[in-house]
Amino acid sequence: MAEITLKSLAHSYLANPASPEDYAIREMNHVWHQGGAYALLGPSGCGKSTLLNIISGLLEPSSGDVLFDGERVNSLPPEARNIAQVFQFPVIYDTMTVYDNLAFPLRNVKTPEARVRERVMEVADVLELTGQLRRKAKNLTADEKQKVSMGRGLVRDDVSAILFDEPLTVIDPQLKWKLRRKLKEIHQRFNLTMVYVTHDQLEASTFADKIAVMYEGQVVQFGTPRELFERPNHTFVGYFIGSPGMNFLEVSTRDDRVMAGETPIAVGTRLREAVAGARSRNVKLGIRPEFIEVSGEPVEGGMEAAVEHAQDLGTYSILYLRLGEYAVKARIEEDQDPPEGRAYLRFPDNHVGLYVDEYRVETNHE
Ligand SMILES: Nc1ncnc2c1ncn2[C@@H]1O[C@H](COP(=O)(O)OP(=O)(O)OP(=O)(O)O)[C@@H](O)[C@H]1O
Repeated sequence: MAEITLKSLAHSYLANPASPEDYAIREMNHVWHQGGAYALLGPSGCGKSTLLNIISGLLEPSSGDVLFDGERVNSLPPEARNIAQVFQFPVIYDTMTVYDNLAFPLRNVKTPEARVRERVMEVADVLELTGQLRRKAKNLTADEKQKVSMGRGLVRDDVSAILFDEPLTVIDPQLKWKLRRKLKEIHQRFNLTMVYVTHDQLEASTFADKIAVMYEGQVVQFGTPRELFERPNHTFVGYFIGSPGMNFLEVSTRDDRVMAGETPIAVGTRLREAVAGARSRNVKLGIRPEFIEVSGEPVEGGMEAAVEHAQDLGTYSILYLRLGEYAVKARIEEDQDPPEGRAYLRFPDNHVGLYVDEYRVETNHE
């Protein structure tokens, strides 16, 4: 297994890229450490598959370097890079048995048969394929085929990394959960470097210790699921992580007050000074629905909002509110009755993030 470094990496599918929008990967620096369980999370089209294909060697980057343990591998073909890749749809040989399919990557590199057997049995055991080993792959269900495909990715223990490109898309939802846990177990047992691509935050956080969130060809944050939740580094991470995502209000200062349009926003002095001192017109305050304090009665420092709708989700409710011109969502727990008509909101300063030009700016109160 190797440490994978991406150095000043950029890629455009166009012959003569002119602007940042022409790049599927905008210049980035990133390190995947040896032995890590990582997720690459982002919406469709943000560049996830492009990045994986650059790492595995299926695609040569327009500029920058890919280093494995410090060695530049840009010009090495995929087979020389020792990367295992598992795709969205099963890549298996239908006419071979499950055993032979799993053995294939090992036999390909001339592994002794005794070792082949050992590894195939081990991987089949983890993926619960032992009972299927003698069956021809063409007779398997779609789920089973994808398990075999994953097994083929996992069977070699000498690879630099295993890259998973949305491997559970075709899998039945109930089995999905189980397989994600399995992958995590395999990671711990075999000490592999794994990069798991997905657009699903739940999938990313159940599998990975650290998540790289991609947006418009860039990794905008690389952190633990908790860090992404508590301190989103970029407004996109705030929107994308959490359910519902973070609330953002465009703000400015007027007469020594923080205003979202025509609505004063009650925040502490430091945050107000930071908003006033921001050198941009693109200034936002972000607060997660979980951290808004909601009261049915007027409270000191409470901002009056209209309650538009309450969505009961069993153990909690999501309140859809209107604060001046802004739609705001707040989460309240089951022990609190959702207010009707009017609500009074407080934004605790330690849970409010300041975003200038979409990136988080630290203020002293934090
Ligand atoms: N072969 C290609 N030729 C030209 N443009 C491409 C090619 N492959 C991808 N792109 C473009 O590059 C950008 C990134 O695509 P990519 O497939 O890497 O994103 P993704 O995050 O993996 O999306 P998805 O989850 O939909 O697969 C998109 O704008 C896409 O249209």
